[in-house]
Amino acid sequence: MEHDSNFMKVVTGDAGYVLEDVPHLTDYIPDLPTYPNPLRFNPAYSVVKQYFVHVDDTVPQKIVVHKDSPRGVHFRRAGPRQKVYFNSDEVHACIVTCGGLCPGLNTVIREIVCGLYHMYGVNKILGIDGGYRGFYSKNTIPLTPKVVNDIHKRGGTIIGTSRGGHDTSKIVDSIQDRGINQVYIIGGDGTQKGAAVIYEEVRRRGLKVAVAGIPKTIDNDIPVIDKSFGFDTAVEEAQRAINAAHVEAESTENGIGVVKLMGRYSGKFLNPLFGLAVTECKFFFSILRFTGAGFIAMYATLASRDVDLCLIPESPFYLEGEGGLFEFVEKRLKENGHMVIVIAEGAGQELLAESLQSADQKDASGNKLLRDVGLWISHKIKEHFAKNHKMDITLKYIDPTYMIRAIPSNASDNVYCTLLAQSAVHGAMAGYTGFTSGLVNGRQTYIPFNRITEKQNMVVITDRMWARLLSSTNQPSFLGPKDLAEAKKQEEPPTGLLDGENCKDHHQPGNLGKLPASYEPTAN
Ligand SMILES: Nc1ncnc2c1ncn2[C@@H]1O[C@H](COP(=O)(O)OP(=O)(O)O)[C@@H](O)[C@H]1O
Ligand SMILES: O=P(O)(O)OC[C@H]1O[C@](O)(COP(=O)(O)O)[C@@H](O)[C@@H]1O
Ligand SMILES: [Mg+2]
Repeated sequence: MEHDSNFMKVVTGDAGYVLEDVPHLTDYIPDLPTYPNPLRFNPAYSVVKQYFVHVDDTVPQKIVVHKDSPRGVHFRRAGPRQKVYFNSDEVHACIVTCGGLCPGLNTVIREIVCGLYHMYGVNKILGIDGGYRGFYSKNTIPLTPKVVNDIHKRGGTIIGTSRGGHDTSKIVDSIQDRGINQVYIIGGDGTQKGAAVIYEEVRRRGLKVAVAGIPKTIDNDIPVIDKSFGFDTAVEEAQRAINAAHVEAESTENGIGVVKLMGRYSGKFLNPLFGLAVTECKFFFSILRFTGAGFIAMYATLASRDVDLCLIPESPFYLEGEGGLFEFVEKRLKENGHMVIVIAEGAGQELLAESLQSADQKDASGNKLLRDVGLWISHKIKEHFAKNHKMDITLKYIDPTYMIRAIPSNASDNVYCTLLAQSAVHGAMAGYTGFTSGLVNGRQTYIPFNRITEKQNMVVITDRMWARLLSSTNQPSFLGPKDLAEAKKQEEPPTGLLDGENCKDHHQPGNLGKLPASYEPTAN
């Protein structure tokens, strides 16, 4: 059977039930021996009523449904299985972290090591030093429960991280040469794409190597999953910066506090809405619009109540003229005497491109480097008020971005990281591969890589969550009724299936990429 990144392993059932399953080692290595799960003797598990997950347990992607709507897409439920495909002594695991930092990385590392050791008796675990390139250019770091005992209290990643350096054949050579048979890959959208390619190469070579991803992204831009770990921590830490901006702003006459938060564009696409916004708003910028992930800015604003204006990449805005940003700032200052603006780093990049006209630059992973929108908007606001002699303003700009991602994770993220890590371990031990461990509607699941990598999560501005923010800040949406009608059309799900409230992923059955003519579920 042909396998490539478009390949989907799909099981269909009654009433429109679809299981988007994850690959299993037995898909390409027949007759693998199985072993009873050592957890059956573990006192923690043997008291649990149904301590092994039922082979047919799956989790629906959409939980808001109509009486007659099809049952829709499901993912395999994560957790320990009755049979495992690795003997404890045989396991040689490795862990790698890639991409930008995110609170909780160390917790995930700790829980993979402790989970493998305490639940499955595995003691050969290596840390790959400094991201993907560490597979072939650095020595490995031996990881034991003792080594990782306290690391969840520290920010960053004890095994290091990097961008770029993804050389598939060198990485898989290194996996093969070292005799590694379980690979745990922690990282964001780019990392999961890299993991998918590693899985494909491992499979092409017919190796008994389970490849498991754990999604990391402070920007919350990974689709399907409820949210990414570290996100709560980031939103909480952002409150400190917003508070400071508020204190500074309200202590002076016409004080403005500007806070830049992380949340970058996640690619480019031709947005019909943007075309419309151009006509409606009577100014011009490129018709190529950046998509974005303004989740931290949106949630930090909703949490704070001190924010007057939140700007995210998904929602275009403009500065001059009627209904523009300057007009709103002036109005708010007249009403309240001060204001706080939160801006996501990917917001307004097209406006900056227009005014700065600098060349596009990319980082080692191919991500577009952003210009500092916080500095830019601060400068523009100051310039506007100085030029027009309208008001004397005092503006303070705070950029807490690296402080937000370099801290250890909070309590709820620590719990989340533990579940993700343990789920990944159970999945790999059970012989699943080519999957990302993720929370879907509050349940731990295994999601095929291609569902994670095919698109990026973004704030849907026609969704109720953005409306809640607009009502909370009472800021303008910078869109006319025609723009909104167009945006609604654009976001309409292609089938009758309903999206949940904070809908973000419009993948539907019938849109599944390449499907095998018939699919037999794996026997395990
Ligand atoms: N399309 C891709 N195929 C293979 N590897 C990729 C791809 N995109 C990114 N990577 C690799 O994944 C790693 C992390 O990617 P990056 O975009 O920096 O961070 P993140 O995973 O957090 O999005 C890098 O080592 C990069 O080379
Ligand atoms: O300066 P760096 O390390 O390239 O990081 C900047 C980027 O990293 C992030 O914090 C996280 O991005 P990734 O999850 O894609 O690595 C972004 O919000 C930000 O744009
Ligand atoms: Mg990324």
